[in-house]
Amino acid sequence: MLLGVIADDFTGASDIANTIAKGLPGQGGLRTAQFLGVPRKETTSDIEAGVIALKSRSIAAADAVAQSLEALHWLLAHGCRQVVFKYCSTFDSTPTGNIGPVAEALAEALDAHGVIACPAFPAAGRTVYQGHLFVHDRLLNESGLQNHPLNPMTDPDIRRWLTRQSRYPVGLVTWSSVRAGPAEITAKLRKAHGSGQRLVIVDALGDDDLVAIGTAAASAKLITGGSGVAMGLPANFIAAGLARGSTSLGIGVDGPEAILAGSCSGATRGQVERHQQKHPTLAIDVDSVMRGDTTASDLVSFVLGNHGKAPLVFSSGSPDEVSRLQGRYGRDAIAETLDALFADTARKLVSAGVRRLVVAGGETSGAVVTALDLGALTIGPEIDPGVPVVISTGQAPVAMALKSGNFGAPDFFVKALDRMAGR
Ligand SMILES: Nc1ncnc2c1ncn2[C@@H]1O[C@H](COP(=O)(O)OP(=O)(O)OP(=O)(O)O)[C@@H](O)[C@H]1O
Ligand SMILES: O=C(O)[C@@H](O)C(=O)CO
Repeated sequence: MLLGVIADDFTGASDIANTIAKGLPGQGGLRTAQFLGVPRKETTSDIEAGVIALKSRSIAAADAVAQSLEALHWLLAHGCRQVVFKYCSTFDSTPTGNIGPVAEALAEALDAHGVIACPAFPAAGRTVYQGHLFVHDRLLNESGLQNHPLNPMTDPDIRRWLTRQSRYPVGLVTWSSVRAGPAEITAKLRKAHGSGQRLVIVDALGDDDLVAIGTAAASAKLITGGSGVAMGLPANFIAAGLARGSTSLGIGVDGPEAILAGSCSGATRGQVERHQQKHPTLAIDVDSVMRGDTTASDLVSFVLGNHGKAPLVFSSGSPDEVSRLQGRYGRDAIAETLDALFADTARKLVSAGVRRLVVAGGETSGAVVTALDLGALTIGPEIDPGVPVVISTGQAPVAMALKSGNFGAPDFFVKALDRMAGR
């Protein structure tokens, strides 16, 4: 393995696995596998990039550090020369969150300095300018992310946000230096290191900026950011003669289907609304779930009774609905109960023969995929920016789309099921 990734959630892991497997147009990417947690079994040796999906985004910093270091040691033991710590392109974390602690712990373990921190993902509308994060034309804290159920993002100045989570001062490489090219970026990162800054926010407005940042990072031991930061990395390995550049597999997994949405983001709610117009949908009554009256068996009966019609089950609610429920039951109690409900539902569905599964939401995907225990996933074709089809190996492969809350076009759900079937 050449390149290793530690991703703090499962949708984020398939997002960056997609970027690495795709590489740059005309060049191809690296042969990539996504692992669900630190692999316990040996993996095949023809993998060039390994992406370890953790479910660490919203857990205590000390636990996230411990899990990330374990992942790091596994990647290093499997030959990785470079490691990426992947977090959300909207920098999802709280002021006491774990992006800073994990990045600093990895940097210390690798003796890395002047470490890039760049969440930009322009294809999904996330850009960073003067250390401020934008989602399309809005600052982060006005983009809807201020209402996130677990990590409300209330400050668009991510240097300030990261500083709250970090032990060392946080630096900034501004867009003018990024525009000046890889040599200037490297010089600025060195300068930041010289002034005692360990993590350095790097501005990026477009894919060409990310490719320049990737080129500048050719010999970096550690890079941190969203999936965009990996855009230019496969090309470094190809240029060094270590990889040849490969293209992702076509696939065709047909069979019963289900869509499970636990994300309350604006994009997911839009996709749910669109889907409701033509397909059977079941809105989960969260009060009833909390009372124990609605269970996974109810959801499973609905899905299996609507086989062939792209049935959708969702808990996605508006910000008002989410705050009402959180006020009544507590944020963590709801998240735990719903995650367990989706996990149990997915397990029962796959046992009943479901082979195509779309899951919306990072936490929700983490719960589902952990419950399914499918082993390593291969990366198939891209559905929409940041979301590939992923396929389990073995005799009865399951094709999945693990959709980040805010990703995907309004018709994502149907498109994802079609791509899985090779249509
Ligand atoms: N109606 C609801 N009220 C309160 N919380 C909810 C509701 N529906 C889902 N949740 C919880 O909100 C969280 C949504 O997080 P999740 O990561 O799945 O989606 P997301 O944040 O939109 O996606 P991403 O992390 O990919 O950006 C989950 O923990 C889920 O259990
Ligand atoms: O970077 C992103 O926005 C996504 O890959 C993600 O991490 C959402 O959970």
